[in-house]
Amino acid sequence: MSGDDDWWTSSNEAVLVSLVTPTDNGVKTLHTFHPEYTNNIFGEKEQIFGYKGLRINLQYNASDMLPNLKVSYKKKYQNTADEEALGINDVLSDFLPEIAFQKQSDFETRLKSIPDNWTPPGTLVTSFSNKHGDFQVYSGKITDPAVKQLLNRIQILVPFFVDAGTPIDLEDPDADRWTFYFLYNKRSLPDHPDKSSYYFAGYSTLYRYNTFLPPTETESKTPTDTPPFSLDGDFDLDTLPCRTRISQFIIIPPFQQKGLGSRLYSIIYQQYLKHEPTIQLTVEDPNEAFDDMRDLADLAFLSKQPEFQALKINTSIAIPEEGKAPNNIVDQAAVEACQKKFKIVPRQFARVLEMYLMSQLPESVRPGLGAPEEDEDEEQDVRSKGKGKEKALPEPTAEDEHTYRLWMMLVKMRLYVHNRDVLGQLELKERRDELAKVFAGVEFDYARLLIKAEEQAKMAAAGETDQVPATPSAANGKRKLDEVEQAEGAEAASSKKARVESGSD
Ligand SMILES: CC(=O)SCCNC(=O)CCNC(=O)[C@H](O)C(C)(C)COP(=O)(O)OP(=O)(O)OC[C@H]1O[C@@H](n2cnc3c(N)ncnc32)[C@H](O)[C@@H]1OP(=O)(O)O
Repeated sequence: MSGDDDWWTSSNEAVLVSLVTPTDNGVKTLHTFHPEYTNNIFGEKEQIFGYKGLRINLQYNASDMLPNLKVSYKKKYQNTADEEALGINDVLSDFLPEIAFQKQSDFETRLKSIPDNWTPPGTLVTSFSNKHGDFQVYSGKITDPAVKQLLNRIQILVPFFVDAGTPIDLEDPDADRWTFYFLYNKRSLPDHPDKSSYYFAGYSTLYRYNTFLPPTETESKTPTDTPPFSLDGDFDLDTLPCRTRISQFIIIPPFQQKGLGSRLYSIIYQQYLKHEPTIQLTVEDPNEAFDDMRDLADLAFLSKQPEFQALKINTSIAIPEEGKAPNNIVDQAAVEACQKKFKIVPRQFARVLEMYLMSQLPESVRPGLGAPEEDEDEEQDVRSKGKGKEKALPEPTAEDEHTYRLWMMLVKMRLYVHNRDVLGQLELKERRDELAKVFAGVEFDYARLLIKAEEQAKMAAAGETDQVPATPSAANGKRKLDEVEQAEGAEAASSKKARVESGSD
């Protein structure tokens, strides 16, 4: 390694992605942004050796995402026997199609030849509008050459925006198991209102896993429900029961924070709710931003469904002094039927149900955003839930406290099962303390999410989005989320969730 640090450049800063559109005399830049990660491309330290004043400008034609790479620098390191300046084009050629390396003038000529009636590849799934404009979602498979071409152009966005994300091998013989959804912003051309241009805004990739379903008693009586299986090669694998997994999901920065991720997720979810072979929609390694988006979208959808609304805490259950907690706090058969119907994986379904049931708790005991107590346990005074609230709350009745304790037991039982391997190794007292901490973190997180749900409902009511989330009562404590983050550190809220419930589904 050279001792001269001046020859090192942060790859995250050097790379600049530009979305451009053709003009009469070249191209006009619409948006620019830096990648969040470049470690999968330039190495763990995200540093490039050998240049001063390095700029790696990856231009994309905003509609068909034709890429063009422009690398410039003020000075390049004189290679020695020990050290060489990084070959940037070489490195990026593993992530970009060959066409990205053409001359700028050829790129501009090519853009001029794109017909003005160009439309995105794939099949139009749906259109929607919000205060940020008009949008369309298209879907397609790798067998469509236009879809494959688009993917080849944009796959570098995966290592750029998904931590440890790697592009899909489009040449894999199983690549037809992937389905792709593309989100486009549709804008009328100022001089030709009858014509539109399309701007790429994001995409998601989904993989189909076939899954074996043992026939239930009823199903085995109706063999026509099961697709006929033959070994003669005519069998259509697409008709077999499957789990469909959202693998990659990206909204590019100029389109983030506009409700579009939530909307795209909801559209995809609705597609698979209707897709008969899919028995479950799962998610591969979601990050916290995706988790929040999904929790809120699932909550908004499920809390409008009568079967889901019918799931209630059975307040007639007595809480035993000792021994096992009751396992019928919510009707388990109804929970399973609902979870199956809505094709949501059990853990995610349970989380959303717990969140919903929390929003339905009597106001006097509904948790707020007070910092979780270290030594919270089942015996705590539930009125302390009111800390951090602006308004005085009614005194909880014995019934209110009983309902809260049942809800807490429901959550704790799931958390215990989820964390059994770790908790099972602890002494009883330690185990109870640890479970109480985990529970407090989850409760806090639900309170945070319910406040966000309420904020989204307000946005919907104010016409800021055309999506109308259901409005389960928000958690008590109307402190704004940003105040909480300032008070407790931005990571406080989210780290709790990470500690509790890792794993993907
Ligand atoms: C399975 C996986 O791939 S995991 C990896 C997920 N992908 C990434 O992390 C890549 C980089 N990031 C992204 O692509 C995006 O930021 C995503 C997918 C995480 C989120 O997409 P976005 O379009 O920004 O989400 P959306 O706008 O719906 O919600 C984000 C925020 O905007 C707010 N928002 C703003 N306007 C609106 C609106 N009109 N309607 C609803 N929410 C809105 C939401 O409340 C939310 O608030 P928060 O930041 O306080 O939680």
